[in-house]
Amino acid sequence: MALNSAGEIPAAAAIFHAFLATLPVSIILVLRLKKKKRVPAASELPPLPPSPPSWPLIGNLPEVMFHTKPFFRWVHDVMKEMKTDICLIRLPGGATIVPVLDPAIAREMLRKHDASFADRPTSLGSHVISGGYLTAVLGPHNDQWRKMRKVLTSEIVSPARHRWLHDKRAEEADNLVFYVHRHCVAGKSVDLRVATQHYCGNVMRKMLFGRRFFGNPTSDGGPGPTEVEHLEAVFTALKNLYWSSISDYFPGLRGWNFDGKEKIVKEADKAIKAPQNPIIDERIRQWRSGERKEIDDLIDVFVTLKDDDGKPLLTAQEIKCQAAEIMMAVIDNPSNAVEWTMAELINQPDLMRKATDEIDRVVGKDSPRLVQESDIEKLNYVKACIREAFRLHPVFPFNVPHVSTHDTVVAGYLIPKGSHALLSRYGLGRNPKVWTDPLRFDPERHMGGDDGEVVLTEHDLRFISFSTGRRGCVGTVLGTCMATMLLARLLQCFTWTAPSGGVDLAEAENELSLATPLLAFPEPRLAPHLYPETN
Ligand code: HEM
Repeated sequence: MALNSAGEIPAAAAIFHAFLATLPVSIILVLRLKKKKRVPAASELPPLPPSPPSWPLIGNLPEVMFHTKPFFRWVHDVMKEMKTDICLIRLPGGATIVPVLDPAIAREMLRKHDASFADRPTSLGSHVISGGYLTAVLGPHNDQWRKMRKVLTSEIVSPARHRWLHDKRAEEADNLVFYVHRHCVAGKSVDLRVATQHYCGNVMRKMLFGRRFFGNPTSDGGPGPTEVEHLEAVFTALKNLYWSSISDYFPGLRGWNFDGKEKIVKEADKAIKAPQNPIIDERIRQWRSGERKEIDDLIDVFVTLKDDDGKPLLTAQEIKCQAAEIMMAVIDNPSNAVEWTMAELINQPDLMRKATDEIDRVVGKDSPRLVQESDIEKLNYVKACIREAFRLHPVFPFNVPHVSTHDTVVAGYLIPKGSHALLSRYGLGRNPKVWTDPLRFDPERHMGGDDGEVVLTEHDLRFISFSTGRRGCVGTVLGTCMATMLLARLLQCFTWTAPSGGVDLAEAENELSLATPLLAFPEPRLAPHLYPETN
């Protein structure tokens, strides 16, 4: 059977032949066919992807929700047993999830059939955080998403805006060094999970709200209770975005908080927005009253955008939800990648030395300065380390889900309309058909491209960093910059040792972070005058 270029199943050719062959009844046929497209017989359709055995009506819900293993571990085990890189998991109400472990199949979905897979699922978590889908990451593929994505690309992460915000990021890079240096002075170990997550949170708060903290920092420049609560809420919201509540499988149950998840999600949403929203309300008031005249941060940018009639382009609710979503988009990936990279490098001092040698070479060993954003282009080994962390230790097992808007044929299989395509970050990055010795942390595998420059993007989807296509990440430059500066400053400014000689690289059972946060002792590597004295 011929398929059209979009991989959809055409009915028109078959209808035309039927019409010619049965001329005497053609008038009746025409009338019928006008009303109804011919539905191909089941035998004509490509097969569905292989599925694990499932239950009538509820599909694999028991395995997905109540298995002793977390969902992603169960899925990967099942696919290994079935020896397949694509499968179809059935859920109640005819819903289907299609996990993918093969880059070629992933590219078919997000490059060849990008338009067919541009939608997002609805869920309790995504609905609450996005204020009913007002935002760019979580919203379905519609005009509201187009509007918000355009605002982000043209006003928030554009190259000009990125340059404009440089000094705010640079201050935070200095604050990071100050914070770690305080630990050296006090002879204390650093919790690198706290350091990396709060660096990312501080950078984004500074760029959005013009301040790194909503409350008061600790005496060493670390996060105070308000910031700790803020970031905990960000991670709780991220972990509960999709398929966390029973109401994600039975939407009719939403509003009843049967399994307690609704309360968790709403509290996380409140804790993210509680310190943010009053600042946004106050800014709107200041701009309306004419009290504020200078654009100083990204909230000012959001508030002052105008539509074609000169009216505010964004409502207060749109700004509030988009600001919360940005906090969620920015912190998890770079902080997790750098914590894992530090753990791997502490265990492999040769690799650590290669990275610090590169930084010294690029900055100039005797030159009295800290590594800067302008050095990033040349820090190829440092970037290769981060790429390797994205490949081997992604922050979440799956990419943000994409929903198919048509029946589409991928890898010879029929992916039914409405399926949730789940590209496995875990499975792509560890696929032995793509990567030799996939469990070994080896930055070298990313070196030696055509022009020698290493980038963090991976459009071929051999692993997922920023993904690709029309729903791909808009923050590649900012994300690269934050992750590279974070790692480069930690490596340039300090020598690191683990408390018991080596780091236990065990993964958490329910997620992909290190099972326990990475603790390490820093010692200064540079001349004393290079360490900031205040923050
Ligand atoms: C190292 C840092 C980052 C990584 C690894 C990362 C990764 C990703 C990934 C994997 C997606 C999902 C793409 C898909 O659905 O196929 C995504 C989406 C997105 N990211 Fe990022 N991101 C990072 C930083 C940022 C930053 C700094 C921003 C800036 C505000 C941002 C904004 C977004 C947005 C708006 C989307 C959704 C795009 C859409 O659905 O149309 N991200 N990101």
